[in-house]
Amino acid sequence: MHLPDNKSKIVCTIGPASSSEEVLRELIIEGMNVARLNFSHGDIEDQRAVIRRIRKLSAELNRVVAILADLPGPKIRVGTFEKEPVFLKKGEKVTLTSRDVVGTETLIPVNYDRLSNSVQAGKPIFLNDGFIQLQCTGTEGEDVYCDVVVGGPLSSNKGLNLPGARIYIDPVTKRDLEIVDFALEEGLHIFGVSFIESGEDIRKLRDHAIRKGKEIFIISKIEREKAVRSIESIMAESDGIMIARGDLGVEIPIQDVPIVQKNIIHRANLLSKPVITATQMLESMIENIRPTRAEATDVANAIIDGTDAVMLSAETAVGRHPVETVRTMVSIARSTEVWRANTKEGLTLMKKALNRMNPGVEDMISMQVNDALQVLPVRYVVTPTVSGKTARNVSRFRPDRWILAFSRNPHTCEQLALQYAVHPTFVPELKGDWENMVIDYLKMSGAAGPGDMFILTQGQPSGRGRPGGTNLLKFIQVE
Ligand SMILES: Nc1ncnc2c1ncn2[C@@H]1O[C@H](COP(=O)(O)OP(=O)(O)OP(=O)(O)O)[C@@H](O)[C@H]1O
Ligand SMILES: CC(=O)C(=O)O
Ligand SMILES: [K+]
Ligand SMILES: [Mg+2]
Repeated sequence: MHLPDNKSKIVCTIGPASSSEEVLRELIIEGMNVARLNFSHGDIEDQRAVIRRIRKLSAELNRVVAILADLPGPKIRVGTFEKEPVFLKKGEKVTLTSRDVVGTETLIPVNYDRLSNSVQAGKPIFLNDGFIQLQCTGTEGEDVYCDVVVGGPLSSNKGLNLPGARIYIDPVTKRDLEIVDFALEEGLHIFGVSFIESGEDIRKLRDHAIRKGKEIFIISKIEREKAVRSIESIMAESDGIMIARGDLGVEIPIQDVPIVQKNIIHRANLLSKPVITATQMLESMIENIRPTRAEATDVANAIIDGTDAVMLSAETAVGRHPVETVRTMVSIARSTEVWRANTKEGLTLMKKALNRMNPGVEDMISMQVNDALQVLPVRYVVTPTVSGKTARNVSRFRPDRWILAFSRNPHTCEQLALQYAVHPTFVPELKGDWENMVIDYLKMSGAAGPGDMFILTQGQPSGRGRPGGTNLLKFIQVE
């Protein structure tokens, strides 16, 4: 059994810098728990090859690596340029157009055919994650006239944001559904859904999968102001959350991002749903071998906020040092977690918040597990699990001991790769009972020896043939 030194989970976006077998292998060895494939980029056959490579390596290295398929959604992007990058200069005029043209310094194609309906004269338009700012001065047919307010270099396919504007594209597009079908055929089931605005958007995607006979795990990407406002209904319908700070930081005032991040993480923790903090975490490592102090602190603070996972985007997709970046992230996580273990940061807060919201039996079990960890020399928490719920409930208190989640469902194992301090293990079949299986497994793998204590959570059937949920907690000493 391989137990890493860090309990925060690492998500890496896979792109040209990381899709080879050699780099993928190193990323997995260094601590990548989740590979994110951004279906906005790269062609589908390349993505298929990457999926198969990851599956092969994960079997070979005996590590659970989840694959997160990130759907493009209604993201508005610029088209392609004749020569790139083009440089937009402050004070100059440019035209954005939904006509199908090749881009130049003064005429920029955009992939959204109702662009001129969505813009408003006097309102800002942002390009390239907000680095370039234009101001709309008027429209004519499919063309939108703009002044450059903040200039900069622009290359093909970069994003365009119209904060607060009405966008006439459904958050789950026809193209998204085609990608979902492809991904399901490849055996994927974890999806990142971009630009969702309500719980209804999520149901649409889930229903689509159900019609194909599949159950999927939906991670809602919070990247619009409307999503921040409907966070409650979105969380209720989602299996997990991503704070997609790239688009979010353009769509809402940048100064609001830190507090939105804290609030969303706390709510997700209370609901025991995994939360990923994403974008620009170690951005300068795209070029440099070391991060800035601010970036190192950002990773640490996201972990202190209670995030389950931290994500790398361009750093691993197109950066110069993908493996070194993962190593850096792991070392920041480890050091932050040592501090957390010493201060019990988070535990008290979570207990207080849970007590305020009518805890049920499963909440009480998870709370008592964490209380026991404070006083007894317990080595592991062992949670046999069907859906992953028990492991997630224990995880939200951010314990300093590993939660060993044994499951006969390979999808559950993959989902738990996102969850703080949870180490999922797939058990194809169970001979005898969990207790003996776990003891044998821990002994055989060298993870525990005579005298070691672990906690086993169990679900005792309610006595009337109904499964009872987790309602027992047992202390076991290995003989
Ligand atoms: N499969 C890929 N092929 C080529 N480039 C990629 C790939 N995946 C990511 N990238 C590059 O890495 C950059 C950062 O990745 P990221 O996933 O954040 O994409 P994005 O387009 O900025 O935004 P979003 O995540 O909102 O779709 C992208 O701008 C793109 O240039
Ligand atoms: C990850 C992503 O989509 C964003 O940060 O915008
Ligand atoms: K995307
Ligand atoms: Mg985004």
